[in-house]
Amino acid sequence: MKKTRQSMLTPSIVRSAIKDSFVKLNPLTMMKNPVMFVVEIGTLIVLLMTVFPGYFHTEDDIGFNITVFLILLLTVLFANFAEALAEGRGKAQADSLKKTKKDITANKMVGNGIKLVSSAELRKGDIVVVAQGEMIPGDGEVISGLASVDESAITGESAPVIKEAGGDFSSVTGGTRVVSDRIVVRIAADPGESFLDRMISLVEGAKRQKTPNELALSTLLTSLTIIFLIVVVTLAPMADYLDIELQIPVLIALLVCLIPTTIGGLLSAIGIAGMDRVTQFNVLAMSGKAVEAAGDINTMILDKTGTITFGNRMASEFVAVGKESLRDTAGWAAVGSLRDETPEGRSVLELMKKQLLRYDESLAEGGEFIEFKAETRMSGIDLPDGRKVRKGAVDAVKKWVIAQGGEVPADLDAASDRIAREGGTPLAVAVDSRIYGLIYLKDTVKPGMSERFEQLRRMGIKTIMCTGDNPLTAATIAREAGVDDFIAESKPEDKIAVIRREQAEGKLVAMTGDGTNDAPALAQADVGLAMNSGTVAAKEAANMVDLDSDPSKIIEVVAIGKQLLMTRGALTTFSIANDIAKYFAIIPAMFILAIPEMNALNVMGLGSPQSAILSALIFNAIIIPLLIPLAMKGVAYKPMSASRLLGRNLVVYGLGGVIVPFIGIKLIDLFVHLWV
Ligand SMILES: Nc1ncnc2c1ncn2[C@@H]1O[C@H](COP(=O)(O)OP(=O)(O)OP(=O)(O)O)[C@@H](O)[C@H]1O
Ligand SMILES: [K+]
Ligand SMILES: [Mg+2]
Repeated sequence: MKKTRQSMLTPSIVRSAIKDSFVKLNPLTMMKNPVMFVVEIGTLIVLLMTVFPGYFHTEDDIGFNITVFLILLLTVLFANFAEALAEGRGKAQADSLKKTKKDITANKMVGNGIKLVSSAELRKGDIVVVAQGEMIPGDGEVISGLASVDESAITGESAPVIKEAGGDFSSVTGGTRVVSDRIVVRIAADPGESFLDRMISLVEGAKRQKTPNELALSTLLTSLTIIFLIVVVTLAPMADYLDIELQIPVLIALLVCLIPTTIGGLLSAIGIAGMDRVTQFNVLAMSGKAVEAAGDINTMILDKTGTITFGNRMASEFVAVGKESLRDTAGWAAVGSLRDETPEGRSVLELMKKQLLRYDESLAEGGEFIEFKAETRMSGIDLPDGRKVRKGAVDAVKKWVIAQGGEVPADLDAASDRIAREGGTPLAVAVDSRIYGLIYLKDTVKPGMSERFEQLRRMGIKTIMCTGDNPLTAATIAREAGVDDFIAESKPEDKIAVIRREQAEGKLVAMTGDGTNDAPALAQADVGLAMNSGTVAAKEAANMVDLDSDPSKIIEVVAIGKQLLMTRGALTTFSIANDIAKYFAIIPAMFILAIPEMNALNVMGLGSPQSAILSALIFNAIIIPLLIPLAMKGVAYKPMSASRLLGRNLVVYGLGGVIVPFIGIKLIDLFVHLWV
C-alpha cells in the first residue's frame, strides 16, 4: 500500500507555526484560553512597569522586570506555538486537498443529450457521464456502468478501486478519476457540501469545537486559576500588614507559576494532535467528540464477514443430500447463481469451472433474477417454465421449501452442521419443494484477531459479533476469533436493537458498517465507522469514515481515542504536581528577607531570592516546549484496565511532576545565580 499522506513536520510547517505564535497573541484569540490569557495580562503589566519605571517607582528593578517580562512573553508564545504546530499538519493537508478541488467540466445529461457545465453548477439529483481519464465532478452514486476509479487524491491509496451500479460499491467521490470504462453518476451533494469540502474543513480545523471532555477540563483549570488569583491578590495586603514589601512582578511570577500553565498551554494541541493521528491513520473523524467517545467505548459490535474474517467467502465444495446426485446439486446451484453478482454467487460459478462440471445455462434465459437480500437470506432465479430456484441460509431455504409443501431430507442437518462446525457457511440449494444439497462457502478468520480481542478485553471492552450466518458457524468463528459474545441469524434491525440494549445499560457502543441497511445502526452507535467504499447513506450516518475501508480499524481508532484521553489526563496530573514544586521555590524566596525563619522552607537551597523566582519562572516556561513532542505523539498506550492505568499514571506523571521541577529548578538556579 502506497501512502502519499504527509506525516512529518516539515520546516515550512514549523516556520508558519512560529509566525502564528505571534498572531495568536491577539487578546481576542487568547481569551478562549483563560489560563494563558491571565499570563498574557501579567506580561502586559510587567511590560508597563518596565517601560514606565518612573510612574511605578520601579527604577531599581528594571533588569529583573525586563527578565520577568521576557520569560512571561516566551511562556505565552510557547503555548501558542504548541497549538500552531498541532494545527500545521492539518492546514498543509487542507491546502493539498484544495488543489484537488478545482473547477472541472462535467458532462451533464439534459434530456437525451449532454451539456458541458462547470462542476460548481451541479446540484443534487443531476446526472453526469464520466468517461475514461475524466475526473468525477461531484459526490454521487453510480446508476449505470462499471469503472475502475483512482481515489488516491482522497485516500492516498494508489491502487484503483472498482465502482459499479447497485450494491455497496456504488458511491463515488468528487475529485477522483475514472481510469477505465465509463459510468453514469447521480450527483448526491450540492456545492459546498461535498465529501471533499467536509474533509477540508475537518483537517483545517475550521469546525473545531471544544469537546465536552475538554470543556470540563477547561472549567477545572479556570477555577484553579481564579483560586490562585485570589490567593496571590490577598497576599499583598497581608504582606503590607506585616510590613513586608512585595513587588508586583514577583506576585505575577508567583501567580503564573501556581496556575496550571503547562496543561493550559498544551490542552488544545493535545486535542488537535489526537484528531490528526486519526486522520494520518486514514480515518476521517467528523468531530473530536467522536474520537473521545472512541476512547471511552465499553462495547464493540462487529460483523463477521469481512471484519473478523477475510470475507471472500468462496464456494469450495458441493454436497448432495437425500437421494440427489452431486451433478444435479451443483447444476442447480450454478443456475441459481447465474446472475448473482455477490462474491458468493460468482464463486459458485468459478467452482463449477474448476471442477469441470457442466450445466444447462439456457435454462435461465428469460428468467427473473431474485437478488440476495439480508432480510430473506436467499437468492436465486424464477425460470420461464415456472420453476423457482433458490439458494441461501439453510434455515431460510428449509422454511421456504416447507411452505410449498416440501420435505427436508433427513441428512441435511448433519451435512450442514459439519460445514458450520468447521466455520464454513452452508447454503442450501432448492428447486420448488425439493432440496438438492449444499454449497460449502469457506471463509477464514483474519490472522491475529484473537490477540486483538484479547487486547480489547484487557482494555475492558466487550466485543459482540453480529452475523446473518447460522448459530453453529457463528459459534465456531466466535470461538476461533475469541470474541466475547455473538448473535447469529441477525437481520439489520437486530444490530440496532443490540446497540440500544447496551446503551440502555449506560454503555458507549462502537460499530462498523458499509451498507445502506447499516446506516440506522451507525447513527445510533456512539462511534459509527463507515467504510469509504460503502454507500452514501452509511457514510452520512456515521461519525467516522475509514478511507481504506478496513472495518477492523475500529480497534485502532479506539486505541487512539484512549491515548488522547490518557495524554490529557497525564499532562494535567503532571502540570498540577509541577506547581507544588514551584511553590516551594518561590514562597521562601519572597519572604526570606523579612522572615528569616522562612529559610527552613528553602528546601532547595536556591542561590538568592531573585534567582529562585526567575529559575522557577524559566522552568515553568520551557516545560511547555519540552512537552510538545509528548502532547503531539501521545503517551504510549498499553492495553490494561482503567483502574490500573490510572494508578500507573498517577505514579509516573504525579510523582514525576513533583520531582522533575525540583531538579530542573535547582539546575537552572545554578546558572541564573551567576548573573543575579
Ligand atoms: N449471495 C447469496 N445468495 C444466497 N444466500 C446468501 C448469499 N450471501 C449470503 N447468503 C446467506 O445469507 C446469510 C446472511 O448474509 P449476510 O450478508 O446478511 O450476513 P453474513 O455475511 O453472514 O454476516 P455478516 O453480518 O457477518 O456479514 C449468510 O450467512 C448466508 O447464509
Ligand atoms: K504553572
Ligand atoms: Mg455480510
